[in-house]
Amino acid sequence: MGDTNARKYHLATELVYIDSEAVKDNYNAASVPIYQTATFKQQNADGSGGEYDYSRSGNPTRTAVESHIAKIMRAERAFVVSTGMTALDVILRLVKTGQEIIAGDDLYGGTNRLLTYVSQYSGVKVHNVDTTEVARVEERLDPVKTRLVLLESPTNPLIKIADIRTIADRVHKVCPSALVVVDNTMMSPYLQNTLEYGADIEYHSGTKYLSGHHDLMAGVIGCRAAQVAEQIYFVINASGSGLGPFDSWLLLRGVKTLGIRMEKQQSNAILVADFLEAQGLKVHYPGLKSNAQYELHRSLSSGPGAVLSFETGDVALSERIVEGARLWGISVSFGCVNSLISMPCKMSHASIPVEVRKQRRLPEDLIRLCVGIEHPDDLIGDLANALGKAGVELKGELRK
Ligand SMILES: Cc1ncc(COP(=O)(O)O)c(C=O)c1O
Ligand SMILES: N[C@@H](CCSC[C@H](N)C(=O)O)C(=O)O
Repeated sequence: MGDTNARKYHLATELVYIDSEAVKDNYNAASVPIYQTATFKQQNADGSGGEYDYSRSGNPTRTAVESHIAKIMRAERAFVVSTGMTALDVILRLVKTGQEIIAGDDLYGGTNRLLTYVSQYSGVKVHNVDTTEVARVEERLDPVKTRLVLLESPTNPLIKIADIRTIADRVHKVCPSALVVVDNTMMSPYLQNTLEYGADIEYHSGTKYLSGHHDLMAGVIGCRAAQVAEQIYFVINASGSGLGPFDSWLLLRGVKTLGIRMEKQQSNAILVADFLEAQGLKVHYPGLKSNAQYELHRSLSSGPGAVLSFETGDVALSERIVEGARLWGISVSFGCVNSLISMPCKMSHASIPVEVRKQRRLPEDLIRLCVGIEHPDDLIGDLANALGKAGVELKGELRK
């Protein structure tokens, strides 16, 4: 990691402070301009004399958000692409036929879908293991074949934690040419910096916390080493997966408020998790002291985030709860200022075949909550109302 990425200020300050060197604007515009252009004029007949030539290869608005996010992620270099899935797709281009991937067994449904596709059509073997146990990852390491170890931590939707530090250390010792890749979407770079724990690549769905308002799709890839970054840039330029100027601008605007959004969403989520646990429900959230991974997660992050899930023991009951909520929108995705409720097995993870969901013990009745910035009393009140209407007997007194 270059010294250029060392933090000068507190993270909350770094988020809003855009380095004026990032974009050389003739008019000192206070907001980074949107360079809505496909091509750039050159000075010489050999095509030289311009910093940019074509927006697939590079665009000043995209450069501004990339250098800003690299600083936040403590990455040597960061890239922004069209979606979170594109970020993974770009990374997967570094894996060749005959090589192997070790990935979690609790993963976002779309990630599972892409990995399944790759394993079926590219001659790349994918081992899905429980990444909460370092030994399960170690068992699958092959010094020659392992190319990627892909961790989601926390996982979507069971919010399970991987010991990223220990896994990265073991992988690098046993497989010097393997890359440790972490999908850090659930935490955002505000709460967890995995490149500091030895991850080679950290990626995000920028559609979530980084943008924060569900008004754009984006993906982010941060690299720890320049050589890996070169390979990633090659794929992005060659395949044309870079983020467009307007979405780059929206993403940059969103990142500035990441800190205050995350603080509020997280403090709301802690209250919501406490409320649900007090109802006797099985709650998955590393912010609860009862969670077996509470200490591990604290050692890796500065907070538990704002996504949690819980089980009711009955699919029909879960459906009634979800449909009974008013403030909580029934929707996929998370990381937005609005609170959302969903049933992963029927929505975000429906693409995982039911027999695979069973085998991986993904509960069909699971409800996932993505907590927003509303007043916590309203959120808990609405949830209590939905639970009560669905037939759950409420315990304890609701805060006024
Ligand atoms: C953990 C995680 N990673 C990646 C993605 C993919 O992101 P996108 O929807 O921006 O392609 C999602 C959700 O879509 C996700 O939940
Ligand atoms: N129909 C979509 C579902 C997207 S789910 C988005 C998000 N990652 C979540 O976990 O809610 C698809 O098939 O990809």
